[in-house]
Amino acid sequence: MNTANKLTIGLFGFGVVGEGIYQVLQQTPSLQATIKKICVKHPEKPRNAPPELFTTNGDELLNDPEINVIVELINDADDAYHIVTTALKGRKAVVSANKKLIAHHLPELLQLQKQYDIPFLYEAAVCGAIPIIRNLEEYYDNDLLRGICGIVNGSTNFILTKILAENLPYAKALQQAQDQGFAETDPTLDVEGYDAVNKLTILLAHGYGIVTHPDQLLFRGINQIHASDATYAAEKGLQIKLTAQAKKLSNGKVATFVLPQLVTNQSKLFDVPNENNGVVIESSFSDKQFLYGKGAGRFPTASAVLSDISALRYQYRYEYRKLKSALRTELTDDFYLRVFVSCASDSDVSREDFEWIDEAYITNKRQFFVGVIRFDKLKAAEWLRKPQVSLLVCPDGIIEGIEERQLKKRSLELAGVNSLAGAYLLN
Ligand SMILES: NC(=O)C1=CN([C@@H]2O[C@H](COP(=O)(O)OP(=O)(O)OC[C@H]3O[C@@H](n4cnc5c(N)ncnc54)[C@H](OP(=O)(O)O)[C@@H]3O)[C@@H](O)[C@H]2O)C=CC1
Ligand SMILES: N[C@@H](CC=O)C(=O)O
Repeated sequence: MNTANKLTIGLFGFGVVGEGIYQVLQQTPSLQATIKKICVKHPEKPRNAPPELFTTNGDELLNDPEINVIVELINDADDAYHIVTTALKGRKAVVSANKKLIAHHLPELLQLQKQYDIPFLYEAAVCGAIPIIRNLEEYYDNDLLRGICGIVNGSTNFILTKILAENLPYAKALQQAQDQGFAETDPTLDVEGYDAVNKLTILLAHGYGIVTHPDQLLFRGINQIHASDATYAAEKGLQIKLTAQAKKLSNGKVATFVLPQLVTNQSKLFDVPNENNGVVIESSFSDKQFLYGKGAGRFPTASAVLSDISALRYQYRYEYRKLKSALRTELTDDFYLRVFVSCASDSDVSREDFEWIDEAYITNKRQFFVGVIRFDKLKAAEWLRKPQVSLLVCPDGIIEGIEERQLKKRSLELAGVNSLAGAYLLN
């Protein structure tokens, strides 16, 4: 593959993003990139492009020796797997926005890039227009990255904004996210957290050299958040955001999850509305940096795709330096989380799973408490999957160790004082 002179593109998909990149390329003649053929699924659909460009036969693109770049922008991760792997094996550079495909097949995709010595770029797959992957690849190509905490799904952030700030009903907010092209074809991928955990999987590879599968990670979406949680948050002056987090603990291992979180106005994520995404990167010597921008939608996503296409002109490829180097680390479940839990009745949640409970109260419809739980217990908890149970991570919810608290409790007990008296208001 030689992309130094002219980029001849075979484009798969002409939906929200596919048509977006077609239009953007029309307006970027300086790039000298031409779309030779576009493969779609439904030939009968009207298209805003010359009919002779379209085909439903992907082989026309994959077997065309003149096409040196495949841009994969379809909404089917299984078909995308075939397209991307065939293209890489045919030594065509590939640009994709398909986070599900990438997160679910990362080891094989890494192997193919190496074996066929070919670039595979996917900046648009995480946080839309925000250049987060190249940032982690290039700027944080060292051991300084302490943590990533971000809103990485535009649809859920849009829905939360519409519900919490504008009082729109959930169904209407979701419909708007779909109408505006933010949501996945199957929007349960957004609202149940699958999309965010796919993106987190990709961030872990580029940020920490950790190759894992989304199934290994704890994630929830926004679908279990209860109206009364929103009331609680509003009373405390907090926002609710779906956050993807990865934090290097003092033992060098990484704590990670996707969960809805209570966010204070001290956090940069507090003021991230609608389909915008925001990522706070914490590093050893520079404290915190904040990346903000459109996380979904036609042109923001197309702009990230354009940037990848453009990078092929100078033979750019991901180096995955942390995967190769001594900087590689591993995940751990050996930490604690402070969480807010709400549920319909006492029996919904096993409170014995908690190390302690800081506050608890009850209304005639719902029970609430704030407590600290070991992460591995939370990950295994059946009760977390119950539809009537909602869990929000508290601000700064990751706790590395609780020895100090346990010691204090033990000494109070020895002195005959119940340290938790008053904490378990309901028990
Ligand atoms: N929308 C967004 O904001 C963002 C989307 N993405 C990702 O980008 C990708 C595309 O999303 P989006 O544009 O929203 O999706 P759309 O549903 O709008 O478009 C999907 C396109 O894929 C085509 N298609 C589906 N299956 C095939 C196939 N087997 N062969 C050829 N074409 C096929 C469809 O064809 P037809 O038109 O004939 O039906 C359609 O043109 C997805 O992976 C998505 O996750 C990433 C970041 C943001
Ligand atoms: N459905 C996704 C689209 C972009 O990745 C989202 O809402 O973030």
